[in-house]
Amino acid sequence: MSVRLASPEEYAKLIDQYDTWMFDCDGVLWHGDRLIQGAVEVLKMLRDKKKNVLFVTNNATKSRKSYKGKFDQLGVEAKVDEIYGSAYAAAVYISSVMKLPKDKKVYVIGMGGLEEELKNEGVSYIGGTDPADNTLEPFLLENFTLDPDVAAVVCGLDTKINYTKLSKAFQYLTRNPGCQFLVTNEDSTYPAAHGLLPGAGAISAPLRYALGKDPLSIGKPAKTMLDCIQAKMHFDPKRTIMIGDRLNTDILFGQAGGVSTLLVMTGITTESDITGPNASPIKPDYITSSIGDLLKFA
Ligand SMILES: O=C(O)[C@H](O)[C@H](O)COP(=O)(O)O
Ligand SMILES: [Mg+2]
Repeated sequence: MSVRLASPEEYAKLIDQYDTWMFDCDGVLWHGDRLIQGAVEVLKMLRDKKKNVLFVTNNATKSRKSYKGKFDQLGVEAKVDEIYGSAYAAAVYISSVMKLPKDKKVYVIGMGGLEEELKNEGVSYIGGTDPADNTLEPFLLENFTLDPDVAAVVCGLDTKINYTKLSKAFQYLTRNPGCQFLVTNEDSTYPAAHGLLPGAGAISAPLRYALGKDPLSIGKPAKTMLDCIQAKMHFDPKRTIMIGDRLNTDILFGQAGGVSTLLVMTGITTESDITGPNASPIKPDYITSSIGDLLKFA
């Protein structure tokens, strides 16, 4: 049963109980470029209490470095090696788990952040922000030349998705033997500044439907993200808490990693998702309205 936090004593006890605090970003710290009230103060409070603070986001549009730029711009203290995004996790997976041979490459549906992380990991790629792929011109199969070295397609949130990208990815996944279908994450929607928008899961959905098969998803709730974090730093799962706004990514991710979970109601999850006849079977350890509530401990 989830504990709905309310009293100062409950917040104080929660803060004392955990040394490592993993924060989801969209819907927890911010909506687009709009900070959620209390986010800066809570992170400062936790750092002043010598807590470890990490950021674990499924948003693959930015690299860890460009996320650091966003944090700086918003006045949120963050170091690059505290930031774990699904673009980074995907690049690490392709280079270190799949061990993509150096003479092979991936076809990218995604944005600059994903390309940057692939480059950082020494993974060759085509597609992505290539102007030839970012076109609304009709895709003419007779003019398309298959690159035999494409051994995987990786698909992330791409706000410039189009028929050419989907068609090229489909060719590689159906005509290059053994070509792997990877997605950075499968969030159906994401909470932008002015409301909900289709998420990465909605970008890869046409390919899943056309192929009749599911991809390997690397972001939350998959363990890959946690493996990336554990490869870089030690933390005690029993004294670690994951704060998220989405039950089927953030909370499941925490539960799979054996860490505690705190759901905030400032993003995707609504009251009917957690109570009543249609409530989700995914139950966070704790629930609070917003990250700012953590300041109530005093
Ligand atoms: O891909 C998406 O839909 C969004 O980028 C994703 O929902 C945001 O990720 P979060 O910071 O909430 O993990
Ligand atoms: Mg979120």
